[in-house]
Amino acid sequence: MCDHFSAREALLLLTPEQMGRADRAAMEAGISGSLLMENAGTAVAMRAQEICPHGGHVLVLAGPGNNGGDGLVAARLLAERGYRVRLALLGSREKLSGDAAIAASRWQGGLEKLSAGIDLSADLIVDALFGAGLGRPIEGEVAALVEAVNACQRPVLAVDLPSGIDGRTGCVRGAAFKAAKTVTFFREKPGHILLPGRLHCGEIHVADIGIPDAVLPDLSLKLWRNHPGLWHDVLPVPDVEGHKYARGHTVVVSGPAHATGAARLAARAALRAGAGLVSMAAEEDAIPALAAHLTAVMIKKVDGAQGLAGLLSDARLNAVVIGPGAGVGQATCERVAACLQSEAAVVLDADAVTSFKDQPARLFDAIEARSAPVFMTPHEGEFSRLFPDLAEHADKVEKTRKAAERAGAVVLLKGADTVVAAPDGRAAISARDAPWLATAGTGDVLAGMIAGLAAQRMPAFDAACAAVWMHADAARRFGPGLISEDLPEMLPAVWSQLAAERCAD
Ligand SMILES: NC(=O)C1=CN([C@@H]2O[C@H](COP(=O)(O)OP(=O)(O)OC[C@H]3O[C@@H](n4cnc5c(N)ncnc54)[C@H](OP(=O)(O)O)[C@@H]3O)[C@@H](O)[C@H]2O)[C@@H](O)CC1
Ligand SMILES: [K+]
Repeated sequence: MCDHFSAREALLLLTPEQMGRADRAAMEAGISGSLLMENAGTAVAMRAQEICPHGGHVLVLAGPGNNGGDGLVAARLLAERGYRVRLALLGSREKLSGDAAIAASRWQGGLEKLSAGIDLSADLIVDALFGAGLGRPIEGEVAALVEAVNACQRPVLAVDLPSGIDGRTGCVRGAAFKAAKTVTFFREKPGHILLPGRLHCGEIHVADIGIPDAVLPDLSLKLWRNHPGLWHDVLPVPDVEGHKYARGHTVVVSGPAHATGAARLAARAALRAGAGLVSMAAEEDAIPALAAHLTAVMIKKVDGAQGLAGLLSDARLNAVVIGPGAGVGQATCERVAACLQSEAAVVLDADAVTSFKDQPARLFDAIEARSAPVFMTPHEGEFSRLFPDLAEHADKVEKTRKAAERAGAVVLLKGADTVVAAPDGRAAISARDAPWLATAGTGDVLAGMIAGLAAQRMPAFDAACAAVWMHADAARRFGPGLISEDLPEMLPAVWSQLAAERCAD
């Protein structure tokens, strides 16, 4: 098995502010800023050579800070290696300071003044305008240049971040380059993964510029890219001698007779996620529809919230999903309360979240009173109903963290960049493009998968991250034409691959 600690460390994400602290810590450890910049520029030049034919024409757009300094180093190295390099600088050479001024002093070529009208005919454009230091929206002449570059169809190689992308939030500030490749340093930044930033980065390369990993512990980082390396070693693996009871028992609360399908999707997903047993808790009127469709999933008749509480008083039933098809209203609130009184892990999805829109404190108090984990899986609309004051927050990681802390639950804020946050501040961002997931019922499947993993006693934050990743992986494996019923059927292939990687570690 691989070194779990180092796998997790490799997936850490640093905000620009944390990256600045990492730079400073490296310098305090004796690595000069100038050497870091030289290494950064070397990495940029190497990627430029991959894109641009030898001897080709490279245009470097350099900004007034250290991002521009990286561009100056790359320009020098490319020129030394036989490329025809033009360099356009924003601001004056005299105003460059520190390491960037040193890099400029080593540049022997000419300097053009950067303007919206500069000649863009080049085989490659290197964007070294702004990186971690982007402090305000890009406007005026520079914004016009960004638009002209994006329209000119030449490949762009971004240094650290495509200029205009906020490294912390992934938001576009004014205007932003659309890069074919981005070279960043030491670790990825949240803005590389969050949308729309991810769509501006192209292929991302992380270069080692000599910052030692030893600087990481002092930064108290709690944000990762969601990837198997984060949770691989706590994925449940069936024991050769194990029996189904050892793999946990998930309960899915069914909707009424006319709305049982969503709960069935969740139930099948829980089974495929590995729960040893799955039961459907249903009111009498829903049982005929469920019985006509279910095979491995058992049906337990319950009568109202009290009946549900009675069923869940059996501690062997250790994970429960409520929300899919539940309906919005007081009856759902009562059933959620019954779930929360149990000792099971509880997944609150869809209507189970929305039903508390007028009384979120009631939900949070009930969660606070229990020790077993609670998961919430809102999309942006559901999130804004439960956390209206956080909804407009531009930083998706921060708002999910705040919601998780307030609710005392693991919150999954769904989207093409799903953020999972735990009440203790840990968070992970998913970067799996799976556009086929935008179809009815996929959220019900995700809720069931989380409960299936939680039933197997996977730690809560890891279970949520793993479910999100596996869900997207299943969608990508199926591809076009996917409907939600297909997702559970793809999970055996997802499991096989994860198991093979585990063996290979
Ligand atoms: N030693 C290190 O630390 C290492 C750092 N490295 C590299 O340094 C980069 C960070 O460098 P940085 O901190 O100098 O910031 P950077 O991104 O160059 O921008 C700041 C400048 O831009 C200006 N400016 C900002 N926004 C603007 C706007 N909208 N429109 C117009 N102007 C704007 C801002 O002006 P001001 O706000 O001061 O007026 C300031 O002059 C990092 O991304 C990486 O590439 C690597 O070499 C490794 C070692
Ligand atoms: K840049």
